[in-house]
Amino acid sequence: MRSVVWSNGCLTLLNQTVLPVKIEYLECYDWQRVAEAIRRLEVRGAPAIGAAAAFALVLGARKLAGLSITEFKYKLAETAEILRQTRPTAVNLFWAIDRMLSVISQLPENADTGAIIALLEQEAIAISDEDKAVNEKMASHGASLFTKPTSVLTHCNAGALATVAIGTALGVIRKAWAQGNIKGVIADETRPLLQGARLTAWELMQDGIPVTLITDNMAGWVMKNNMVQAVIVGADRIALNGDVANKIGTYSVAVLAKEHGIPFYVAAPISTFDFTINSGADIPIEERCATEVTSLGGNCIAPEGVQVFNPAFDVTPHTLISAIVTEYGILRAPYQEAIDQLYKIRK
Ligand SMILES: CSC[C@@H](O)[C@@H](O)C(=O)COP(=O)(O)O
Repeated sequence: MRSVVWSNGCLTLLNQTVLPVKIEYLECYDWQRVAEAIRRLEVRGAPAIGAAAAFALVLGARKLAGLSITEFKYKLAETAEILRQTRPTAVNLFWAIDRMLSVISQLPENADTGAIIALLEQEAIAISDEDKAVNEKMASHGASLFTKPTSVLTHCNAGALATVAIGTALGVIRKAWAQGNIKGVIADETRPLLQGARLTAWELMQDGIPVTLITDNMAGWVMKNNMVQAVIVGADRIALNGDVANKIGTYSVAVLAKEHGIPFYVAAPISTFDFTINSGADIPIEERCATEVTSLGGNCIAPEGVQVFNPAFDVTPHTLISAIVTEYGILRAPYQEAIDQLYKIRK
């Protein structure tokens, strides 16, 4: 199961909007199709979006071969700008685009566009390949949090589908399961787009990891009945103080976990940290169209014309987070200090 695959100038995406009913691959030969796929959530999950955008820039660059270097840079920057506007919350998108553009920022005026395109392709492949290594490291660090068989709850999908490899939160779960320390996983369905029901449940079942699906409003009762001893989720953007933006509903799960004395863990790579913002208050929260809320499985479930609020993400304050698992190790409060250290390592 690979969500983002690059081969011979074609980006193949596993269409996540039709899973698990259909296994459908989208072959993208131009950057506009990739931008559309990001907007429509055909490719989704913070690291997967970053990798897809990096390859979109390669596809865009290939169409600019032969232009003068000034025109090439100008037009690629325009493409990058449109890609940035596809989704606002997951910072991995902006991180990957900035990393791609830094490849061309220092080139001399007489640089050959063919060589530049090769460099851009190399960089996109590096972004994608690094995600595999990063997932593995996070999984190893995170698995150390589980020292005895544990039932764990997760929200949304932070698995292979959301990354290029085994996933962030689900990577940790996979590793801990291999070590005999996962009894089973409770997957929140994750309304409105059902990433938990459609994607997480499917992914875990593929691996034979016991998974129980619940609707989002059952999490509190599940905790009250001692059916879960830990929560682990992914992230879309983490601020300097440790506040975490993730799929809408994550905040409620964190509050419930606190009330029930259950540890609440976040697993995210360094590319998900936004070192330019102090707190979660500065994270842009995507609002999506009303029909995602007023319909279910293509059927209308609400009165026509009803007013709808549909934020795709929420922010969990750092005070509710027991630990943040990264590829560099496990961060604990005070997060500001731990994240400052992480920033220094990255530089
Ligand atoms: C490793 S993925 C972490 C997050 O990106 C994930 O939990 C999430 O919120 C994804 O939201 P989505 O709207 O499906 O892209």
